[in-house]
Amino acid sequence: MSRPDSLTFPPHLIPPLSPYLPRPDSRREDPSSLPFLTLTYAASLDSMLSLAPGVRTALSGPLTKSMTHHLRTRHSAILIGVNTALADDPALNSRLVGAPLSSQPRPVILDPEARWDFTSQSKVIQLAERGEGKAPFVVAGEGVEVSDERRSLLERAGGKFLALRRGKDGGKRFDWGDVLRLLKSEGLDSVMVEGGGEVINSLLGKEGNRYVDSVIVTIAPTWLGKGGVVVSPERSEGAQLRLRDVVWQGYGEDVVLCGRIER
Ligand SMILES: NC(=O)c1ccc[n+]([C@@H]2O[C@H](COP(=O)([O-])OP(=O)(O)OC[C@H]3O[C@@H](n4cnc5c(N)ncnc54)[C@H](O)[C@@H]3O)[C@@H](O)[C@H]2O)c1
Ligand SMILES: Nc1nc(=O)c(N)c(NC[C@H](O)[C@H](O)[C@H](O)COP(=O)(O)O)[nH]1
Repeated sequence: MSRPDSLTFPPHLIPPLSPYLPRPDSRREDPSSLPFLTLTYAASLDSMLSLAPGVRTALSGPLTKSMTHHLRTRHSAILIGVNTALADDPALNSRLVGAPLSSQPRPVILDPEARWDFTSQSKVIQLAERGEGKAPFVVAGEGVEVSDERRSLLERAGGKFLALRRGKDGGKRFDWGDVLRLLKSEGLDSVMVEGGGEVINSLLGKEGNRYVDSVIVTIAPTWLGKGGVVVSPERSEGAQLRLRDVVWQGYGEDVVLCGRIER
């Protein structure tokens, strides 16, 4: 029997997305390559991800929601920042009908200060225990203390804490190159970055955007208004950040924009 929230993605929508997605096994042979990185999120007409920090806000319609769940099966990892984990109690699996565990992405939470307060009741842990998704890898700052209890809760579900040196900005963020090398060393060859705002803006910034292989954005026909979490990266001197190889497609009332960063 299918689960109550199981989704289907119409097969005719797959070919137009494929040029923007990692090819299976394409990077596996080359140990020096970094994982393929797809940046994907849903935004309002005023480039907002949510009504306010810490508030989960549904933007995608049924078709773009099913697209996101298709994208999840096409990547080996799905990455979010800790504020999104705190705000959303996310599932981070694919709810496509019949998606086997082998096609589920590995959730990765960037959590430099180990702030994510997951419990055995957290959705992502419960799904992992039921075999409906993989347990998360939590990337915490090197030397940050994590209790044995939390560590073993995560490990029992099949996940783990990974320690990573923190970046130069007072230790609040990781460097994207370090994150991607760490994921590669864990056998993860492709990653979709879903958010939230800080993660997306830093990835689109000067240091981060060189690692982005493709961008897939859902735009929903609504304005969330001032005060929301906005996608608007720091400006790099002298250069506007732009997409090339751009394709727009109507998905019901939403639009999906695919492209690659112009270098
Ligand atoms: N519409 C969407 O597609 C979408 C997607 C994801 C999240 N959201 C929403 O976004 C909001 C959360 O966004 P946010 O901006 O508050 O936080 P966020 O989820 O981007 O988390 C930010 C935190 O991640 C950590 N981090 C580690 N390395 C980092 C790096 N290199 N760059 C940036 N952060 C790094 C830091 O601790 C930082 O404070 C929530 O309301 C959530 O519902 C919406
Ligand atoms: N595509 C998309 N459309 C939306 O309308 C919306 N709100 C998100 N939000 C993404 C989301 O905030 C995080 O990536 C999660 O936290 C994943 O959570 P789920 O696995 O869906 O529970 N994403």
